[in-house]
Amino acid sequence: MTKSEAPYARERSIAIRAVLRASQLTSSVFDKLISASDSLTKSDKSPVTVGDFGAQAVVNSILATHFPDDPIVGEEDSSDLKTEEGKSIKEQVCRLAREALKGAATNCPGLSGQGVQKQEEEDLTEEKLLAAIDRGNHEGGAIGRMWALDPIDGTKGFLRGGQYAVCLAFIVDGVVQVGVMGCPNLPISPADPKPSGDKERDAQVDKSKLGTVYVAVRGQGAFQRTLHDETETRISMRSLSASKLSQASFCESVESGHSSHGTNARIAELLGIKNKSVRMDSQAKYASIARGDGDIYLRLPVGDGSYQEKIWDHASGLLLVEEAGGKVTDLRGQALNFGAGRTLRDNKGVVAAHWDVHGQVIEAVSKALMEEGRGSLL
Ligand SMILES: Nc1ncnc2c1ncn2[C@@H]1O[C@H](COP(=O)(O)OS(=O)(=O)O)[C@@H](OP(=O)(O)O)[C@H]1O
Ligand SMILES: [Mg+2]
Ligand SMILES: [Mg+2]
Ligand SMILES: [Mg+2]
Repeated sequence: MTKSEAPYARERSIAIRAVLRASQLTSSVFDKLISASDSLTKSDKSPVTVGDFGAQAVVNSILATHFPDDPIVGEEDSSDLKTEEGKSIKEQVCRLAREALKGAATNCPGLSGQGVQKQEEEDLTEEKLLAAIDRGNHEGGAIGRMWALDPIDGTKGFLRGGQYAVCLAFIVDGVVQVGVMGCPNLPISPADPKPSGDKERDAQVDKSKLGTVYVAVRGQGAFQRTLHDETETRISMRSLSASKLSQASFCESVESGHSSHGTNARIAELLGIKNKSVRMDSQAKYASIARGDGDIYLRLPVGDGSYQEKIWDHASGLLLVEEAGGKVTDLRGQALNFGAGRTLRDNKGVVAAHWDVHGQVIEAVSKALMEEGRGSLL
């Protein structure tokens, strides 16, 4: 079977195109623009920047050109840009989105095509770009085709100069079929240092060695390429047997409000893991275990577990890990349901690990939650 005949070949290639353009936009926002006046605080108190809005405008415009009937579940909407406070951000978003869609900022090697380019450049009025952002307002659901987009996952990481990811997934009947993730700050070679948001340490990082893109299609494996070279290399998780579990290392969120560091530490202890956890913003955590930098991603809810995880925070990362040899479930070991709406409301928490040890990790999760008196989450 040639690549173009493979299932979802067209969705795969357009998703890569969209993620590359959006990643170029976010990188240039970070290099040139980012300051306090380039971001807003949303009603849930979380930050959103010129980069988030711009990347969503770019991805949604490209999807609208190629798949005009496909709904999109995207994190952002344009309402904050229509206020007086949002005016200058709106102007920057439109300028950057036009630039990215025209390919003026940087070209996308291997993705040329005059006709395609021309279509994507059409109608880039402010109104059209805001409408493109709002194409992301779909409610989700279990029937038919849809896309899930997180234009910048890990906005806090993006603002501190640490890890973030542009995450796009294609979902059919509630099952993720294609996942593409751009990680502009992740080193191409795992041996090279990665920015973590610590200004002094990050000054030593060689930026020319950063910038990865991950691509997975269900049943077709997981691959890494770079932002500037389309050569794809297959990636897979480190193999890990039950008897070697104590040598594993695990990833968790930087923010203790997003995942319970204390519970994660107890789970690691129960599994005999001595390695210190690796804290990293965004779905780069999924990418990092998928290529074997680490082994386990734990995202245990804080408090009563009332927070509902968003589908765009997990869709592309889940497929990447599954196609690299891993299993991704909620804390009970149940599959994540991407067909329940904009959130994973049927699930609590996320546990990702190699197939061969996932069951043991789930057992430790149960034990740790029981000890904490949070057995009602199980
Ligand atoms: N309370 C709570 N619990 C769990 N998750 C939450 C919560 N609040 C927000 N979010 C979502 O966390 C997304 C970022 O997750 P990370 O793992 O990158 O967090 S961290 O930056 O490493 O701390 C972040 O995604 P972005 O907004 O795209 O950055 C949010 O969707
Ligand atoms: Mg997110
Ligand atoms: Mg986001
Ligand atoms: Mg956000």
